[in-house]
Amino acid sequence: MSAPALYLEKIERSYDQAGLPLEILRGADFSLWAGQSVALIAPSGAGKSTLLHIAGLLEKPDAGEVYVAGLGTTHLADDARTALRRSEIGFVYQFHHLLPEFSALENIMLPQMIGGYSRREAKDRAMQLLDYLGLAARGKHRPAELSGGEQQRVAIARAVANGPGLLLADEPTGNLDPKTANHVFEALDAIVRATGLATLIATHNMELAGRMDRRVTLRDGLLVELA
Ligand SMILES: Nc1ncnc2c1ncn2[C@@H]1O[C@H](COP(=O)(O)OP(=O)(O)OP(=O)(O)O)[C@@H](O)[C@H]1O
Repeated sequence: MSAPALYLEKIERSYDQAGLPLEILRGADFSLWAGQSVALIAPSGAGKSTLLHIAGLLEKPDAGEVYVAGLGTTHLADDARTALRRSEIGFVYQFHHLLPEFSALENIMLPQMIGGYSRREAKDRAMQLLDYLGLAARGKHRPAELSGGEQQRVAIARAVANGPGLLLADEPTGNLDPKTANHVFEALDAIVRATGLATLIATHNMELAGRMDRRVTLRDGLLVELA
């Protein structure tokens, strides 16, 4: 049997706050398989972003191991971690973080070209994704010329353009009105279903969380499954 897309084993992380250790994660375990979508629901300050940064290889845990596509990562050299992150992990944030001076199409092409795809391949894939997300006519537009929901759909396309196995999203609809949030969530869900990605999404939106395969929360620094 193949490995989970993401496996967190006894993750510990604390921060120094005013000279005192603030323990955020205290041995959190979690596994996420290809094709699964999981909502991470927890109060502000519980450690959702910390967990996503660790799962996304942006931050190292103090103890424990992060396996991405079956590969242990904490002892990898920095360049190997970066390469694994670029090929295996896509990120979507609350704010789109698109590059303002580039068009929607170029924003989706860039990570692919950094990942070694030719300009032609990157453009074809970017156009396919835009088409899939109902944005075929908006490829030449810069982020400032797009609505909030369109910007976020472009950010989703960019996150999956390199064909990662794992998609991590931190409040991807947190900045949108309910109707637009629903539209963006449906785009995300359609891409996830079409590609068989494993997805972990931190969200406060209980209605969207209810449509995902599993729901987890952070309790006393551990990940706990919700009904
Ligand atoms: N670099 C840091 N240095 C010190 N404390 C930090 C640091 N990063 C996060 N924290 C603290 O760790 C705790 C968890 O933060 P985190 O951002 O992971 O929570 P969150 O659940 O994502 O919250 P929110 O829903 O408000 O985004 C908070 O108390 C925060 O102040």
